[in-house]
Amino acid sequence: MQFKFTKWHGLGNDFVIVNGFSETIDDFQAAAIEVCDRHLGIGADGLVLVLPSATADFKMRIFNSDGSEAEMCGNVTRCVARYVYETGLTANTRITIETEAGLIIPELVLEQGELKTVKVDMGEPRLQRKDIPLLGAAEDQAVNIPLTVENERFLVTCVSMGNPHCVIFVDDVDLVDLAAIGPKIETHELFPRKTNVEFVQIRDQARLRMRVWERGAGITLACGTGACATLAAAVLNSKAGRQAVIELDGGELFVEWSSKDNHIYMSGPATEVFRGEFLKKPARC
Ligand SMILES: N[C@H](CCC[C@H](N)C(=O)O)C(=O)O
Repeated sequence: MQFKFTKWHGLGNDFVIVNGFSETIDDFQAAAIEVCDRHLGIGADGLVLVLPSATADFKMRIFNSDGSEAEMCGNVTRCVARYVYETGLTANTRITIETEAGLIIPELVLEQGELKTVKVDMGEPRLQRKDIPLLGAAEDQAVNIPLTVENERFLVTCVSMGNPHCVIFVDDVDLVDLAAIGPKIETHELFPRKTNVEFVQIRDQARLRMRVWERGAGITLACGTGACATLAAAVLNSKAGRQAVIELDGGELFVEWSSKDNHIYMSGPATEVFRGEFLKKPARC
């Protein structure tokens, strides 16, 4: 398995990006596990393939560090948008990307030729009652669903951005033992596809603090789809307005839920760290 790659991150949520137009990977799942290993591989939260698409400018496939494939990833979408523009794969600053979550549209916001931010049309939030059978939950709600994990009871709001999110509001996110409770909620029977888990503290109507346990990756410094699900859940619970700064461990994202087209727009940075060639060879002995 040998291929060129480039290493990017969005607020510390880091990815190995591979140009599928020129590089070949036979087994994406195995490659993701090997590449993401922070001791034996490159080290990342995920592996992302940029591929041709028959319906959009590009297609993106996202694999978590445990090898599972995700429908969508917000932070890496901003990185892919910069990557395809800066490597000349496109001259467009508004780019359409085909994903398992549907068509996602990042836009490079330039001012006097300088990149100011990357703004992504993340599509519409879906209340998960339509996406997955919520066991025991009232059909007409995805808000305030009771969830019990080892005798601890939570009220959760389930929102999908194409990938599943379970949002829980607390008074102080720093008091949550995320490493302990995150995997238990991720794999709870309520979520047949497993779920990403966000704990959210309301600072005010326009500023939310969020920490995340990601499906297939564990605690990450930021989660773009999670930030969008956080805003949607806060609006649905009358805890925030339709625009807010989401404060993550790795930095801040600006998220807005448009009342015009019902789409969620996420804006934030994308950073390239280094480029290289992955040379993993089968063990000789
Ligand atoms: N772990 C996620 C995929 C990555 C999402 C996150 N890194 C983002 O920025 O949206 C899942 O399995 O749904």
